[in-house]
Amino acid sequence: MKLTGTVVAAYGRQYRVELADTTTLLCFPRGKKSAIACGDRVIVEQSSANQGVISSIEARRTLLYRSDHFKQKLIAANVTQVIVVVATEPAFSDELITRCIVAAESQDIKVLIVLNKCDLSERVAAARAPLAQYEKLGYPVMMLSATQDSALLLPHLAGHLSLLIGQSGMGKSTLINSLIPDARAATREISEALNTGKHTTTHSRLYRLGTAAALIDSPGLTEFGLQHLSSEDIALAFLELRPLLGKCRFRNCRHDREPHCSVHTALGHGDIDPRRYAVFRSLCAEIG
Ligand SMILES: Nc1nc2c(ncn2[C@@H]2O[C@H](COP(=O)(O)OP(=O)(O)OP(=O)(O)O)[C@@H](O)[C@H]2O)c(=O)[nH]1
Ligand SMILES: [Zn+2]
Repeated sequence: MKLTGTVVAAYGRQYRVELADTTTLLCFPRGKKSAIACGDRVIVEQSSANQGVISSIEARRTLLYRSDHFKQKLIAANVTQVIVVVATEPAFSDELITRCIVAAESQDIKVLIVLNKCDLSERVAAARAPLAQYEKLGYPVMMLSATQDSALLLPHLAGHLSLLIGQSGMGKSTLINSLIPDARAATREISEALNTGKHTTTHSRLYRLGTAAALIDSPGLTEFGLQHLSSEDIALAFLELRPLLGKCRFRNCRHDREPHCSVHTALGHGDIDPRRYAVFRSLCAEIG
């Protein structure tokens, strides 16, 4: 029997697929190579009461992945909102935030930045300051405390499949556990299946919040390679560069050291944040 379902967990070569009636099957892909992500809509052939084989993947609305010279790693499929989670402590990387935003923009996905652990009030001002540059670009920044007022996030989740992404220790899992009562059990299931015995998030997991919202928790990021993007993709993913593109003297301007570069002029006028420009250059340099 062929069924349609959603991949709610991807670990090892096994996938947990949720069917329309909310039951789940442990599934394996047909064939050796598989590139299936949490959030994928798949066709499953049920092979026993609780197992199945994934025969195909439906067209994706969006696909987020990391890539470097050696490999690609799928993060999530069909996400409509990326929630970048940072915290008042430990310190977070500005560059990683921009990389998350670039990944989202390259797929036309909405971005929300959450500053967590705002209960640590003496740290809020210092943590908030570097976020002003994103707010200025139009990205909303929400302040909350996963341990005290996580429900503030609920109105932003309605109607979306949201991906929580960020460095380890920012509080993504705490946020999920506070919003979704049975999340702990699901995390345990993955670590038991993989025998890791760890409590940190090792694999992405999709959780439903009622019928109109869902959240994907993802493992803590230490780096975010975006080698699959072209230099045009990268430039377009920087909102502040968009109006300048095509206005440089050279049509193939790399906005590096070329004369009469509109990006350099804007940088000189203070219209572009130099930290964002530095990330732009490092993304371009990585793809060569
Ligand atoms: N004070 C305070 N501590 C928090 C808050 N949210 C999370 N923490 C703590 O921060 C630490 C890290 O939280 P996690 O939820 O494990 O972080 P994570 O982002 O899921 O980390 P990974 O699973 O490694 O990606 C834990 O000790 C939490 O108790 C908060 O709102 N306030
Ligand atoms: Zn230029």
